[in-house]
Amino acid sequence: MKLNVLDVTLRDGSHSVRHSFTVEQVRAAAKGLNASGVPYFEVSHGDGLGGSSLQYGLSKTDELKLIEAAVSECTTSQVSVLLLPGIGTKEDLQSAASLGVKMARIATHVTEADIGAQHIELARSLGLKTVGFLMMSHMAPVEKIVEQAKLFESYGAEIVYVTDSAGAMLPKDVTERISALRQALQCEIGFHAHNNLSMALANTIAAIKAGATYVDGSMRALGAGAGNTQTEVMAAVLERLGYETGIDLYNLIDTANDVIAPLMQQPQEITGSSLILGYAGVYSSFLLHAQNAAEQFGIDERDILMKVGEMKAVGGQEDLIYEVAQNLASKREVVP
Ligand SMILES: C[C@H](O)CC(=O)C(=O)O
Ligand SMILES: [Mn+2]
Repeated sequence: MKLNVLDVTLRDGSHSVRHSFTVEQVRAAAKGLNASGVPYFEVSHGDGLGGSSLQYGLSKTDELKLIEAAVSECTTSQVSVLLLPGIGTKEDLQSAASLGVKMARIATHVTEADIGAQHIELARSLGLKTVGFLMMSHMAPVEKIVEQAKLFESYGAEIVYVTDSAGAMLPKDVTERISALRQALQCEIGFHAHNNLSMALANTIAAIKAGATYVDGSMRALGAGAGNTQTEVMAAVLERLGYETGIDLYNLIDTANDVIAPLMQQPQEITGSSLILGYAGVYSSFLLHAQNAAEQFGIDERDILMKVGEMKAVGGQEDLIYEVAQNLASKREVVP
């Protein structure tokens, strides 16, 4: 059976390197991904097109320059962009499409698919392969996910993703969600994992067994929180399981070793704090913000993440992290 691997190193990995990718780094990674036969890979700010801002982190290099460099290296791979309505605009999507991007993934919180309608319609009208990406999917019961995925499909999405943004799911959670979507939808289904509970590859396999045909990964697992399913490991395991990915494993390992490993700012490991992301169900890209806030207010970053998890904060509420840290600090001061 044929599976479509989508590498997110040059987008989700952007969180992990504080949005510091350069044209040279992107060009080298894109060249390697293309030579390895990875069918799709994503390039944009970690929070999608238009994400460069004080709220989400400023990009070192304009993402359109990164996208242009990536597209220029592709002979067979196709470049995807992520767009969160409210962060990225229709104009951002049009600019990316004019550079030769072939896929758009429109991402909303799992209960807010309706805010993606216009962007999905635009992506289709631009001739892009169009994906609806349901973030923080662990927060909604199966029926809600089915309802929201059907909305995406009705707007024209050709693939709907279950996205474990917090790395909080266990294989049974993935199986339940993907199986229900497989029964309810006509379109293809994808899965995007984070490794905060060390479940990323197991969850990805559960998703495939339940009917997902698109699966995400990142080289060296470079991504928000504890990172994603590691693309080169996934390629090897999928081949061993008898799936066809069309990926040249040695070429991909070389790209991970020679291009990605040298640019990593810290090892992509499950630290105490990234474990708490998964345990408390917190958006993975909150990790570096929590670290900044912890340092600023002298608070344990795990306490901030636990509180943010209790509050069921969702993507876009990064400023809440600083409020929580400030609150914890003020309480600590009054306790003798
Ligand atoms: C904007 C987020 O980083 C998208 C994503 O990769 C996720 O929710 O996971
Ligand atoms: Mn992610």
